[in-house]
Formats: sequence, C-alpha cells, structure tokens
Amino acid sequence: MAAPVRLEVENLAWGPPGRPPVVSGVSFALAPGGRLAVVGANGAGKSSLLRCLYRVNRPRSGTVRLDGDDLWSLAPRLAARRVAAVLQETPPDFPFTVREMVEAGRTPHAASLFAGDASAAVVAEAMARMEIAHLAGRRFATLSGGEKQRTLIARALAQEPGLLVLDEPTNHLDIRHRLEAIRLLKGLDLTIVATLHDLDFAADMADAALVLDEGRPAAFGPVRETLQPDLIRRSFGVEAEVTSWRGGLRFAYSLPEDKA
Ligand SMILES: Nc1ncnc2c1ncn2[C@@H]1O[C@H](COP(=O)(O)OP(=O)(O)OP(=O)(O)O)[C@@H](O)[C@H]1O
Repeated sequence: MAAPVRLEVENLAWGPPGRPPVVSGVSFALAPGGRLAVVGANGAGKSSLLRCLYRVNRPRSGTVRLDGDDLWSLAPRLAARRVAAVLQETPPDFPFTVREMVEAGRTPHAASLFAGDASAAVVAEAMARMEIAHLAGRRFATLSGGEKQRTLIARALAQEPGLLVLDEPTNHLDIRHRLEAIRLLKGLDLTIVATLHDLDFAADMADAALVLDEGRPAAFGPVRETLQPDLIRRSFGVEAEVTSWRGGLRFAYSLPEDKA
C-alpha cells in the first residue's frame, strides 16, 4: 500500500469549454490520511470537483497538488499510481470476471519489472479486504449492485493509490454494507475524498466536510463544526436538527413549510 498523500487544492475553477464555471474558488488542504466529505445539493458541482482530483477535468484555473506535485504536471500513468477513483457509473455489460476487474487496477503499475507476483498478492489482498474473493470467477455483469460496488473499491485498492476519490461510495449498499463500507474506508491508511448525499454517513466517514453551493465553497472545516443546521438550511433548503449519536452525528430534516 502506498503512503497517503497530502492534498492541496488552491483556488480551483472548472467548467465545460465556452460555458460559465461549474465550480470555482475552491481551496482546501488535507493532511496525509485525512478524509473529506464533499456535500451539497444536486448539481452543486461535487462530481465535477472530484473529476478535477482524478485528472479528468483539467482545471480552468488553480491547482491540485499531491505531496506538492501539480497533478497535471505528472504523466498520466504516474498520476494513476497516486490517485484512484471509484465512480457512480458502473461499467457496461462486458465479459470480465471479478478478478480481471480488480487486476485492471494494476494497469498503472504494469510497466514495472518483476511486478507479476507482487501484483497477484496485491489483487488477492484487495479482494479479501472487500470480501469478494469467493466471487473471483464470476462475471462482473452478473453481480448485485453492492457486489459491483465492492469490486470497484477493490480495483481502486489494487491500484495502491495514496489518494482515493469516491463518488457516492455507499450507493447500492444496504444499511449494513453501508456501515461496513464506512468502517472499511476509515480503516484504510489513505487520503480520501468522497461525495456523500447522506450526511449521517458523511459525518461517520469524514473528519472534514466541504459544502458546495452552486459550485462555490459554502464551508470547509471539521465535520461537527461545519454540518450545522444554518448551513444545511442555506445549502439544501431544508430545516435540520443535528444530534450526537454513539460518537457520530444524526440528521433529521423537514421542508421549511412543514414546520411543526
Ligand atoms: N461536461 C459538462 N458539460 C456541461 N455541463 C456540465 C458538465 N459537467 C457538469 N455539468 C453541469 O454542472 C453542474 C454540476 O454537475 P455535477 O455533476 O458536478 O453536480 P453534483 O453536485 O455532482 O450533482 P448530483 O448531486 O446531482 O450528482 C450540473 O448542472 C451539470 O449539468
């Protein structure tokens, strides 16, 4: 497993060519091993920001730095050794097995000599960690949504990144698997940035939160200080009550017009 990276994002802006920016003015820093939840209403720019972190969206201005290195100055293969992404869109129906999917995570390392045996061990460990070893020979397309999600996370782990970027990692997971996925993410010695619509899970997973509001940062800071009712009201247009529960936070919501 690679060492977790320091992630520094400075004054980042991105938008599709010829259109106004979708995200702008985003700055934050995460220490190695820090876990950030990016939250915000639909269309706030969360996925667009994430794409800037795994080298798909080239920022219009500003920088993304991994341990001080500009992400866009790195060769794509070197960037892929340092950042792995788990995305919402699962790949289409193709004939790969679960093991082949996870092995694909080794692609950025394929050029290294003598990688064969070590790669096999990394793949086996990633599958064991995500509890999918028994599915190794199954076709990916035949898996349940949760099994697919666990396979995609295993593929990212096989990549041995220092930064793991996840877009809605608990989608498709039932309650128990959600809680287990959060525990697993917390147990990884990686820097993590994840979008999470469910603020309960965001607060469980992350130590910091970035709230995006129409593409701009509305707040960034420790989860408990950031995910407060006032901010939730402004960013999501709902009334919220926040309570502490077993070391985490739990959120209850209502529409403003439904006030008791
Ligand atoms: N390549 C693109 N071309 C045009 N518009 C885009 C492009 N990428 C994103 N957008 C627009 O930018 C806005 C933000 O999209 P984005 O997917 O980043 O939001 P999000 O916060 O992840 O939303 P959701 O919570 O609904 O997944 C949306 O209005 C979207 O249509």
